[in-house]
Amino acid sequence: MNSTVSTTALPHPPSRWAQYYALTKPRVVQLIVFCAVIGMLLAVPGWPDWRIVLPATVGIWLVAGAAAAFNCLIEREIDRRMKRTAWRPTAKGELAERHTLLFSAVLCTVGCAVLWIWVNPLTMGLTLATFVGYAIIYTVVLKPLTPQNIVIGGASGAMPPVLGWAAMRGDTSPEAWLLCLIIFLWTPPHFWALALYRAEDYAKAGLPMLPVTHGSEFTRLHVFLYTLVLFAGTLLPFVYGMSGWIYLAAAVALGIGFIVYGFRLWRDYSDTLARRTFRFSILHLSLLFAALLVDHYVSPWLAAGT
Ligand code: HEM
Ligand SMILES: CC(C)=CCC/C(C)=C/CC/C(C)=C/COP(=O)(O)OP(=O)(O)O
Repeated sequence: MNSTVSTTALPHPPSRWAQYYALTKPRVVQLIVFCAVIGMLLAVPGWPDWRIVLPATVGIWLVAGAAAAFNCLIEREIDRRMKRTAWRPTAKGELAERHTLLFSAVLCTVGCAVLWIWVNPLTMGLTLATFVGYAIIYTVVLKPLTPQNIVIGGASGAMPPVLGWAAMRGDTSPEAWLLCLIIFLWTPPHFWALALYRAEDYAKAGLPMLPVTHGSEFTRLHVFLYTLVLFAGTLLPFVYGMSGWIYLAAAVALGIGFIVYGFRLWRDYSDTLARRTFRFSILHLSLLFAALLVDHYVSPWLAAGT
C-alpha cells in the first residue's frame, strides 16, 4: 500500500496579514473606492490635482475597510451560520475580538486623519458619517430589523461619489447627489439578486432579508421594478447636462441589459440566473461609472474638434 502523503498538496494557512486584509472586504471596497475616484475626477474640469486625489483615495479606502472589518466583528455569530461567510477569520474565531476592533479603529482613525490633514474637514466628516451609516445604522440596527434594511442602509454605500466630489471642491453639488442616487437605486437589485440564491443562508442566520420574509416571487418582482427605476435614474446625468452622448449610449445599453436580466429572473427563476444577475449588477455599475469618466474627458475634446 502506498502511504506516501505529499506535503506540497497541503494548502498554506493564510497569514495574519491576509486574514486582516480579508476583513476589509477588498473586492467590494475596490468598487466603492473606484466610484469615489470617479466622483473626484468629474468634480473638476481637465486634470485634477493629484496631491488631493491621492490622499482622498487612501483615506476613503482606509475608512471603508474599517467599516467592513467592524461589520465582520459585529456579525461573527451570524457569519458562522452562513455558508458564504463561514470562512471569515472572525467567524472562525481565528482573530481575537479586541484585535479586530483595534484593527478597525486604527484604519478608521488613520483614514480620518489623512482626510482631515491633506483633503478637507467636510470630506472627513462625510466619510465618518458613512462609516457610522454602514457599520452602526445598517449593521447593528437595520439589518436584523427590517427587510428594507438594504434599501435604507444602501444610502451609506451610495455615498462614495459625494465623498470624492467633496474632496475636490470642498462642497457637495446636485451632480454628486445624482451619482449617489444612481448607486442608491442600484443597491436593491444588486443585493436581492444575491439574496435570492442565498435565501437558505439568510433564513438559517435569522436575518429578515426580502426573499426570506416575502418570498422569491415578490423579491424578483422588486428586482425587476428597481431595474426600471434605475434605468430612469441613470438617464439623469444626461438630462441634467453633466454628461453627454457617450455616457447616454452606455447607460441605455447597460440599463437594457439589467432590465432583461431582471425580467427573466422575475418570470423564469433559477439560481444560476440569479447568480448571473448579481454578477451583471457589478459589471453594470463598474461600466456605468467608467462611461461617466470617458464621457467627461472625451466629450469636450470632440466638441472642440467640431
Ligand atoms: C447596503 C448595500 C449593499 C449590500 C447589502 C451589499 C451586499 C453584498 C453582498 C452580500 C455581497 C457578497 C459578498 C461576498 O460574497 O463576499 C456583495 C458583493 C459585492 N458588492 Fe455589494 N452590497 C451593497 C453595496 C455595494 C456597493 C455600494 C458596492 C460598490 C459600489 C458593492 C459592490 C460589490 C462588489 C464589487 C461585490 C463582489 C465581491 C466579490 O466578488 O467578492 N456593493 N455585496
Ligand atoms: C466610509 C465608506 C465609504 C464606507 C463604505 C461602507 C461599505 C463598506 C459599504 C459596502 C456595503 C457592503 C460591503 C455590503 C455588504 O453587505 P453585508 O454587510 O450585509 O454583507 P455580508 O453578509 O457579506 O457581511
